[in-house]
Amino acid sequence: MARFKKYTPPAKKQFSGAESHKSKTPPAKPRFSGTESHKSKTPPAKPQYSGTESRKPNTPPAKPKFYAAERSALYARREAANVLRTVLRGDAERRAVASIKSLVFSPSVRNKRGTFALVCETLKHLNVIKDVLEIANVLNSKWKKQEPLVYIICYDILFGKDTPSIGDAEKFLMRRKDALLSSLATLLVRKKVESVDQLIGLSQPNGDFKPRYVRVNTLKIDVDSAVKELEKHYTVKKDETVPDLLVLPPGSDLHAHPLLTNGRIFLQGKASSMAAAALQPEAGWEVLDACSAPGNKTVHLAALMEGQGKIIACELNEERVKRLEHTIKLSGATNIEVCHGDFLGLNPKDTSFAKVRAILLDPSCSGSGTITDRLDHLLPSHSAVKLNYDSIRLHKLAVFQKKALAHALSFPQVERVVYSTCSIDQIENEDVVSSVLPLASSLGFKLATPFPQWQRRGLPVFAGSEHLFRMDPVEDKEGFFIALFVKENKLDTPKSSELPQRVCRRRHKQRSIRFHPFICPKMFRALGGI
Ligand SMILES: C[S@@+](CC[C@H](N)C(=O)[O-])C[C@H]1O[C@@H](n2cnc3c(N)ncnc32)[C@H](O)[C@@H]1O
Repeated sequence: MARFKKYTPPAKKQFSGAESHKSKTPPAKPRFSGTESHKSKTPPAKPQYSGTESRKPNTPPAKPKFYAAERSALYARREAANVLRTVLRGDAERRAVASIKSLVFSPSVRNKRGTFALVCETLKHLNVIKDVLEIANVLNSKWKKQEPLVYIICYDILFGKDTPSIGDAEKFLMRRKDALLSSLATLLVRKKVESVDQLIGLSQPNGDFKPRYVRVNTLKIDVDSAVKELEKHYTVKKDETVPDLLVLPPGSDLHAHPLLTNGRIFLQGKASSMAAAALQPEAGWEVLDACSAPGNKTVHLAALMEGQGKIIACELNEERVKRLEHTIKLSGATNIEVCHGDFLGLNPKDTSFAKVRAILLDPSCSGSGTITDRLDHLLPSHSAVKLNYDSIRLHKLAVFQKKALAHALSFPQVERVVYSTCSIDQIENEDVVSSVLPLASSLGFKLATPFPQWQRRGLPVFAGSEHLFRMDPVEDKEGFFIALFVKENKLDTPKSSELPQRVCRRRHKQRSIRFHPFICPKMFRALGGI
């Protein structure tokens, strides 16, 4: 059994003013509270931690809070070191391990945000840290065996906001802080550079990181107001291709920005923002998002439809349904119906879908275009890294993708279908599209050209592949693929001829469909004999 449920929009007040996760933060004295996670929050006031430790005997009893924050930082460093150890070991053996993100999001890691930031920053500085350690020559054999932890602590000592003060490894390295700092100075001189950023640039020649893309949620704020707000702290440009997308400098840290925490903007990559834009749903349409969690494209569709009409967001995975619901809630969209089940199990002939005019199909894929997002480019062997998806897995994905695309095309009133993947593999892209072309043609569909000004088109493996849209992981810093099918009798409408000029990898484990207590009855019927 699977579950269908009507998404109930949240009470408005949840989005107003100081909201969402912020409201959970204890309002008073948040900076040193015992629950503090060391990296993700404002760093504690340095003077309390400074090497001289000049706390007077009559200092008020701040100790427990001080120790809680320090302990939290200590645990975060251990958690980060464990993740780093796994990643570096896999990388050294050229063995596919889970991505940094998936390691950090495993249940055993408590301080996920802090750990993720610490691992990424340490990896980014890793070559510099290694060089500094070599010049300083401070490690004895005991600490050489604990290199990942040493790297993490060195990052904190040399570049981090906090100065570690508890923990054996921390104390060992803090006693050698002067040697580490003077080795860093020596390294800058040797490499003839003035800043650590230049050093990092030298050690990562391809490390010109991706800009930070921000999609404005036009359901809550208009683009110009968002630009004005963000410009207070960042250099902001409007993207040339997607109108509601803004481009900020690489590494812009927005995680605590009020526009983000209250859902007025979403951190959404350029490629991901192009799928909904390619579909171009009109306000008032009914649209089906076939594989929707975590819902970035779903809420983008809602914004493009100006909150009007209806979106049915289908998702198979129960855990991911929760993320989808969270995204919807954050976006403020009130026209999205969540459908927990298998897209392939939906009956296209059911009256529930009689008015569906557009389908976005962004199915599970290998994610081979998202190497940069997986942060593999930070690994020492990044130039040699190839995502080693075995051909059996790719084949299985392609089988599902073909079925899902054929299914999408079979909804009777559908006139526009976008098929997108964050894969660069032909088997998941051009091959899937070409396999459904006879069916598409028999149903009156033609391939249309999303973003006609865009240079990179499909691989020339069948006639018509020039309509397909590709982004390249090197040139465009992420790999992505879009195919747009439009019903032939709709091709002349202004919408389709004036197409805009302008990340997932999950196995589908269950096929059964379960119903939620508050299933929408129409949806129940839609499942046909299930
Ligand atoms: C690439 S992700 C979608 C990302 C999403 N479009 C976004 O932009 O946020 C693919 C999703 O499809 C879901 N999925 C896989 N097989 C499915 C199926 N048969 N029916 C519905 N959803 C499915 C996966 O659980 C996963 O959440």
